[in-house]
Amino acid sequence: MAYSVEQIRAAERSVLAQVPDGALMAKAARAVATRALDLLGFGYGARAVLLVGAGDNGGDALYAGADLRRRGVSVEAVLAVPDRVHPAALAAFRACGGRVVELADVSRADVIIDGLVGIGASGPLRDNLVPVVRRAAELPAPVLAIDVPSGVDPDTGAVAGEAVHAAVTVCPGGLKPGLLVGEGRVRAGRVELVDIGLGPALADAQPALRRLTDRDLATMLPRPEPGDDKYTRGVVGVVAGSAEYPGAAQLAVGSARLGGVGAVRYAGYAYVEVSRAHPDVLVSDTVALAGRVQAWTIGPGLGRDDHARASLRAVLDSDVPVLIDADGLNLLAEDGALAQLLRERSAPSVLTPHDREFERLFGPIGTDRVAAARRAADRVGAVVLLKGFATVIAAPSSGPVFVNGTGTPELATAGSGDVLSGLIGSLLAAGLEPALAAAVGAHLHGRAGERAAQTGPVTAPDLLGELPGVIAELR
Ligand SMILES: NC(=O)C1=CN([C@@H]2O[C@H](COP(=O)(O)OP(=O)(O)OC[C@H]3O[C@@H](n4cnc5c(N)ncnc54)[C@H](OP(=O)(O)O)[C@@H]3O)[C@@H](O)[C@H]2O)[C@@H](O)CC1
Ligand SMILES: Nc1ncnc2c1ncn2[C@@H]1O[C@H](COP(=O)(O)OP(=O)(O)O)[C@@H](O)[C@H]1O
Ligand SMILES: [K+]
Repeated sequence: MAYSVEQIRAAERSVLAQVPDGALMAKAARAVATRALDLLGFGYGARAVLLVGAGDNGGDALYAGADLRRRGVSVEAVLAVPDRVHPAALAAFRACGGRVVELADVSRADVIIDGLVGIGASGPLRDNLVPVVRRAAELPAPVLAIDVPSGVDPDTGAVAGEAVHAAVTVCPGGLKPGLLVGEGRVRAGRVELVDIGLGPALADAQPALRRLTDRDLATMLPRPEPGDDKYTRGVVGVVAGSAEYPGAAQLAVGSARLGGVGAVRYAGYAYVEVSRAHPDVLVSDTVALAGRVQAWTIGPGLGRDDHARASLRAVLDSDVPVLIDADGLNLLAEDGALAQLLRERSAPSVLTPHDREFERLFGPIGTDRVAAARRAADRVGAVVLLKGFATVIAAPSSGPVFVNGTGTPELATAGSGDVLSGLIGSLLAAGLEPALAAAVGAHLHGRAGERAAQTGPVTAPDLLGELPGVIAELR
């Protein structure tokens, strides 16, 4: 779960009223010092450099520096705004033998602690901090960011200008959305949440972003019950592939078979190839002849000819959940009547665009990917899954927003999205609520990518090979 800066501030206020002055900061600073020691691997003889800003983020850094001093680390602090420094933290740091140095005098560091700005940041990093961030980037030492890497917008993950590139971000109190999504996800490195006692105060807040865990999936993944037959488990229909792209059909059908349904029906021109690859699949060439399903996946490799258009119309006309991907999305972008059909649907729809498909349908994404997905979901009344390094899933009408926490850049490979769309269609047919089906599908897809990447470069068929193992492990 990630909470907005506003929510964190409110929780902080309510807890601060009940604990002694400085208690939260002390907990945060101790966690930073401990994590810095882990990174160093040793205390005596090591050198830490603190980048200290004007607010409490800088205060955290100085208190952590004092803690490190007590554990034998040599610590230097660069005061980026010398006339505005947390006074008590600076005094504590100096009392432990910490030294204040000029930026130009920093020559060696084994770890750099970024306390320039935290959740008090607004807008791009100001000019006075830019040289500090640049110098830090020149040093070979790993950077430990406190709360957020300075320069990353804590609420959106946007980076407009210079920003710290952290190896680890230690985040006291609650995760901020900007660490999980967009450029912020890249800049944050490994994110570690530190409990400083804000939990009870956040318990009633609606998280700004949810991220599923492996444990969540254990209870959500469909599994056959003793009384089930293949139809009660759900049947998914897949409309994908074409004479030009039969492989997309094989991939989408391949993953649809694994998402918990009892059967897959395929409707399209690649039925010979699909039958050959997956003999258990019931095939036909048109949606009308396919038979009854509990959800459709349409789009991968479909093409945009009249047959594709008619298939999309038929599927949108149905009263079951529909997942639309790839050429299905391109058809929606170029055909107003189909887009109108989508908006008028009463059964749920899920769209799974990558950036270019998204922008063709909805215009520029900008730097706030969560806001962009939310707006799009509201505009068409569908769940929108915006793919990427941190895939975002937004439900319409202020429903939940998920961010996916699994995966690897190795997933940026042809056909990878086809596997995702078949899988989510299958989860829809097996009865998962639409936003959850999308989030669960993205989580599984990411784990399959991670497993495949362990043994070499990843191709889309590898994902099909890994999915049964991933699912078995999780449920
Ligand atoms: N939440 C919690 O429970 C706890 C929070 N804790 C810690 O407190 C941190 C929040 O501290 P905070 O409120 O003092 O703000 P902080 O991030 O230090 O920045 C303020 C300074 O930055 C400046 N500034 C603003 N924008 C800027 C920009 N773009 N570029 C450059 N500068 C910019 C701004 O200038 P001003 O606008 O005032 O002129 C002001 O001087 C939080 O992240 C966590 O580390 C923990 O100690 C324990 C409990
Ligand atoms: N840099 C990346 N890091 C992690 N995952 C990525 C990255 N780039 C793409 N992906 C994932 O790979 C998949 C690619 O899908 P898509 O672009 O539709 O591929 P294709 O059209 O070739 O099937 C998506 O699930 C996306 O989230
Ligand atoms: K910081």
